[in-house]
Amino acid sequence: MALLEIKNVNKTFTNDDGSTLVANKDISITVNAGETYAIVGESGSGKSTLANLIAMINPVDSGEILMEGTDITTLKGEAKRQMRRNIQMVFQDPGDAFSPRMKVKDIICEPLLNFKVIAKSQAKEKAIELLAQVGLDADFADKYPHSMSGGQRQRVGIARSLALNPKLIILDEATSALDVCVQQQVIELLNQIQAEKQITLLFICHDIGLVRHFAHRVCVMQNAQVVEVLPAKDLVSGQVTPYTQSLMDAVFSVKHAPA
Ligand SMILES: Nc1ncnc2c1ncn2[C@@H]1O[C@H](COP(=O)(O)OP(=O)(O)OP(=O)(O)O)[C@@H](O)[C@H]1O
Repeated sequence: MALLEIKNVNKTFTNDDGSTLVANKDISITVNAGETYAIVGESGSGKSTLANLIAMINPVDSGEILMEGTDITTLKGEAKRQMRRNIQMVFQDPGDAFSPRMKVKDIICEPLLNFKVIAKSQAKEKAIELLAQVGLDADFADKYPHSMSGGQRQRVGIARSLALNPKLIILDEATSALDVCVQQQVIELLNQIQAEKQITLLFICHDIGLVRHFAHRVCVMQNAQVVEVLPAKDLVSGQVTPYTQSLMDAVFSVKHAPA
């Protein structure tokens, strides 16, 4: 069943000099409930622009974004605020996204407090419960983000995104800043969370080699447009479009580069 239907979405930016740049051109994709859906493509292909439209951070120029049938592009006021509960985002470097003066328990519980789901007095207990879901022990609740590793901070970002029990989590290059081992651990965690909670994951990533191992389907973008959508298992050398093949070859050439 479709959770998210994106229909003919367009987004153009106007630069300071008045010139325009088409970042998303006539994008139409469908993401199923409970699916891990990856969006890949070279830098500048429009992935983050699309993520920000879905997360209601930026408005579309035209087109529809249906979340369980509701067009979120037309929502306003309280209806828009309530829809935000269902769509959470995890960014590349949570160190930048978190306030350095907030303790982990406050960072994780901020969405719950904003929506008045819990009282301030319940924050620590709830934070500890969410920390456990991402494999961090209770001691982390009173730490500050700067005293944690990148992988630990990203787990805190994921815990925060889980707090409101969203239907969709958008991860924009969420593992790109992590080293390969930590990246693998975070992806295993995401797989586990998804299996347990049936959350839909939209995984924005430039690394096609990474997503082919854990996404169900992959949407390939180039120059603001969708080139193809295919099951990750069909990312087989020689059986994809030339552009997708070039993304796959770029991964392989780096892996086999001489020391
Ligand atoms: N606020 C903005 N104003 C003007 N141009 C923008 C803005 N945001 C993005 N762009 C441009 O839109 C195009 C698509 O950018 P976007 O960030 O969506 O690409 P991306 O595929 O996510 O790239 P990357 O993998 O490098 O993050 C780029 O040419 C970018 O410079």
